[in-house]
Amino acid sequence: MENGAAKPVIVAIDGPSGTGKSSTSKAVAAQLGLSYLDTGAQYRAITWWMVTSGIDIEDPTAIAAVAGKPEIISGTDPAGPTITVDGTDVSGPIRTQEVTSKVSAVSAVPEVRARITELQRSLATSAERGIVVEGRDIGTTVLPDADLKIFLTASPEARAARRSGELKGADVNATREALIKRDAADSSRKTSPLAKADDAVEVDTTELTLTQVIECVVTLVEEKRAAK
Ligand SMILES: Nc1ncnc2c1ncn2[C@@H]1O[C@H](COP(=O)(O)OP(=O)(O)O)[C@@H](O)[C@H]1O
Ligand SMILES: Nc1ccn([C@@H]2O[C@H](COP(=O)(O)OP(=O)(O)O)[C@@H](O)[C@H]2O)c(=O)n1
Repeated sequence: MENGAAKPVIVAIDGPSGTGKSSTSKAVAAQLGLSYLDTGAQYRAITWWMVTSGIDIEDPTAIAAVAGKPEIISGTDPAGPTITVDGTDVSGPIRTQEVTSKVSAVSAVPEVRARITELQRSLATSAERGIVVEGRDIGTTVLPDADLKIFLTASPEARAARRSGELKGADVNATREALIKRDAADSSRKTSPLAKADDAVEVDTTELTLTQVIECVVTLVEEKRAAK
């Protein structure tokens, strides 16, 4: 059970799109009384701001010049995570197709990563009971000293089926191609690419139910906590 005096535990969950990072991280954090941070939402939020501010997404220098401007605030309660940009709730607008198709280009810009990484570290250190942070480079770059690192994978077919299920009727093949393209961009960028940390536990979720993945991660966190 929860112990208020327990040392905070830091959990990093990385992996490509549709592997179950958000659903797993939120549930694990809720079950264990930890905070939860969706770092993809932060990259989506800064991308939304760039798009609505008329910044040319094809121009990394233009993106870098304004990367420090928007104020991005993440609420880390797993029961109701929030995200605002300059005080505006952007939790809906950051999920549009337009933002999804542009986020890899914006998040590849080193100045954007430096800015967002700073926010992530600050939220992780201030989480009193600990935090589950999910993204692409959490175990490798953002929180290399995390107590537990998980790398989720799943076949492109399973990931596309999950995503198109969410997008209500979206074509599975088109979704699959878009996912593969985004993974390739995220994995090949120079700064902090999507990668499994050497000390991460890899969990292939293709044949697992979400409940099984959650149970697996909760068990791993509890083992780490017991050993602390
Ligand atoms: N193991 C699983 N089996 C079936 N569906 C899953 C599984 N894990 C996640 N999902 C579903 O797949 C979709 C994408 O999951 P999500 O957690 O958003 O992935 P990610 O954050 O890695 O992109 C969600 O609708 C979620 O409910
Ligand atoms: N730690 C992170 C998290 C996300 N991202 C970027 O943000 C995008 C959106 O992340 P996301 O987690 O919301 O994506 P989905 O898994 O929901 O499709 C990714 O495709 C990456 O380009 C990143 O660069 N580093």
